[in-house]
Amino acid sequence: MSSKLIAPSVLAADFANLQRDIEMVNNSEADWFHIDIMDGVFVPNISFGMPVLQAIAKHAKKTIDVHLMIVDPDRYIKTFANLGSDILTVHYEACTHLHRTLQAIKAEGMKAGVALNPHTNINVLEDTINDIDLVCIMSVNPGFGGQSFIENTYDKVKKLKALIKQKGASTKIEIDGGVTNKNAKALTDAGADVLVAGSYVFKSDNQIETIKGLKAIANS
Ligand SMILES: O=C(CO)[C@H](O)[C@H](O)COP(=O)(O)O
Repeated sequence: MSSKLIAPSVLAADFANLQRDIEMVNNSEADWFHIDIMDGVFVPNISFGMPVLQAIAKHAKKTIDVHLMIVDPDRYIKTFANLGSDILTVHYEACTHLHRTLQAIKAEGMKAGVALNPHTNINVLEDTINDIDLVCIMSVNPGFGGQSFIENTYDKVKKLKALIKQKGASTKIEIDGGVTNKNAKALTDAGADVLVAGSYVFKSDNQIETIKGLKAIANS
């Protein structure tokens, strides 16, 4: 069984000390950087944009996993590839032609991800799952860090895992929102491969140890 991955969400970092926090992730057991881009339209918040991602990418030594919470993401696929994104995740709810969007992401040399809001059923991915490298199941409503984990996420993970198996796909399952040491094991037991953790990591007193502990629990 492949190792479960931890992706600290930079949304919860100290933006006045961003380089310090990026170096912390570089020096930790974390696997990916999770970067949330919000446009104030698809979600009721604006996070940060291209110049900040460019600054992060300059220092990041691990996979850069970009989560676009924006309308009409096709407009920016090339831009995010040029900025150094390794994985580009778009929202199912924000795409009119999801299959075309996935092809466009791959054509730029990135892995293609699809995020699902809490209200969106796994079934909507039945016809595209073999084209998707990563499904990001939102375990909070997107837009803000620090929210409470939605409990029916476990059922969604199991349902998605079954779909991936049934279709013979190699898609990874990522969970985003409210992840802590309390739910990590149940999530990976249900089939999650990647745990995004923002507040739990960056608001802790010893971030390196928190990441190490979360990774150990996820892989226990
Ligand atoms: O996508 C997000 C918000 O839309 C964040 O990545 C997510 O909320 C992680 O933050 P936290 O671990 O604090 O819940």
